[in-house]
Amino acid sequence: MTFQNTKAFAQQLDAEDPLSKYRDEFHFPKVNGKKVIYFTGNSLGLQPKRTKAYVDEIMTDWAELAVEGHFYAHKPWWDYQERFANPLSKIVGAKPSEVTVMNTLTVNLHLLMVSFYKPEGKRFKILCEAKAFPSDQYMIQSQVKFHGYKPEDAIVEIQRREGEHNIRLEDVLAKIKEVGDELALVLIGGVNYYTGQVFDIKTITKAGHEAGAKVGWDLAHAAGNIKLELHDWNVDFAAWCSYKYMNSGPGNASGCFVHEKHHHNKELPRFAGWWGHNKERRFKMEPDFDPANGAEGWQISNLPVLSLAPYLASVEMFDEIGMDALIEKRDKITAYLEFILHEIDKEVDSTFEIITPLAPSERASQLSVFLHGEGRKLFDYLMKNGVITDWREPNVIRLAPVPLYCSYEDMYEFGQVLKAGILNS
Ligand SMILES: Cc1ncc(COP(=O)(O)O)c(C=O)c1O
Ligand SMILES: Nc1ccccc1C(=O)C[C@H](N)C(=O)O
Repeated sequence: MTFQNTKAFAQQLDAEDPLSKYRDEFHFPKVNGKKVIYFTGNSLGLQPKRTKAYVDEIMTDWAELAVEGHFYAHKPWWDYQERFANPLSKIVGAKPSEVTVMNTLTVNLHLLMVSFYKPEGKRFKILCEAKAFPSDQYMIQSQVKFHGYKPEDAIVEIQRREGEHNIRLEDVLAKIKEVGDELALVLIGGVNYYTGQVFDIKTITKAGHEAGAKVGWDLAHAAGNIKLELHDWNVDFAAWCSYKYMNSGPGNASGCFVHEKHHHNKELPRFAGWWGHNKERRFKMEPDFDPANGAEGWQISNLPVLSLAPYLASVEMFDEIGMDALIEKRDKITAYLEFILHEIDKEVDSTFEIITPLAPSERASQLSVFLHGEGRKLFDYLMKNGVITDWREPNVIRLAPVPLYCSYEDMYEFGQVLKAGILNS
């Protein structure tokens, strides 16, 4: 399709967009009385209007039923997480028994490492991407130290080649081969938070297994953003937060995946708690832990239902729409944003560099733009003028045109604000 940098063209794309009605389902912050152009759904998704009712229902049940709410609330609290199994399994490509919701992302990665990072003899190394999100780096460093290793001995980072912004698949595969029988675990972010690069989860997982390692994924920037087939790709484990593309609210609950092939392995160590105990017998208060079947067997504490409520509202919305429709719009609106950036770049004396891979198979809902000619002043101008982006050192703005609530007209308007910002600076 040939795009045009005009308001009328952008409005036409919105008129043809089957998802455009969802925009009204979200609360937008306002600047000068106008809805902002929101590019930070990869950090904190907007609040769906329907979410409040899910939270209110629990507040009301709690007021009226108190402890009885565990069993008699509108959506009883004791098995509240079961409502996630179907919709969430479709979002990440899993069997319903392979997913559950609990805790928060880094906490879940630590807990899953208890089961899946089992260094033994010469097989003790963890392979991850260089410049992973800092929380992942701290998590991995602290895990290897916990097992008595030095991070410099046990952690192998896959580097970018000189002058390149993204990691090549061939370099990941070569590194896996090189580390070979010393490799205990591969753990990478499915979509890199900084560049927006999408990794080939299927191929990397297969290569990790061929080297005899376990393979896990941090899907913070992937869940609700890219097509995932975690079961078929044979991924051992994964975890993600729900507050980015899944719009569940600040710091909210995490989802996790444990492949079916591990569910009945009684040898697998795990940190246990009563919410992971055999469900039929949970309230019998038995002394010995008998894990519930599936990912739920990794649960520990009784559920924070107030924080799960917004997440449930969100997965139900995703279920209504389906990942395929979202991905179709994601690719079109991202391509339109890329087009707008190039148009503005031609019109003004500036040099942006999109550091996100250009191949549609290697990118999703994010374009990271290196501002060679501009700096922080431009970012401040955008924010003051109703364009919410984020800034990452040394000189990158990240733009996530989230398909659920961003419009094509937003992309056009953004181009106009960007142009004015460059001309003013
Ligand atoms: C890739 C990645 N990992 C981990 C985190 C941190 O997650 P949390 O603070 O929810 O543990 C984030 C974002 O905050 C992230 O983008
Ligand atoms: N949870 C947060 C709390 C405060 C500030 C940022 C975050 C983020 O999520 C950052 C995000 N992970 C990122 O890709 O930059």
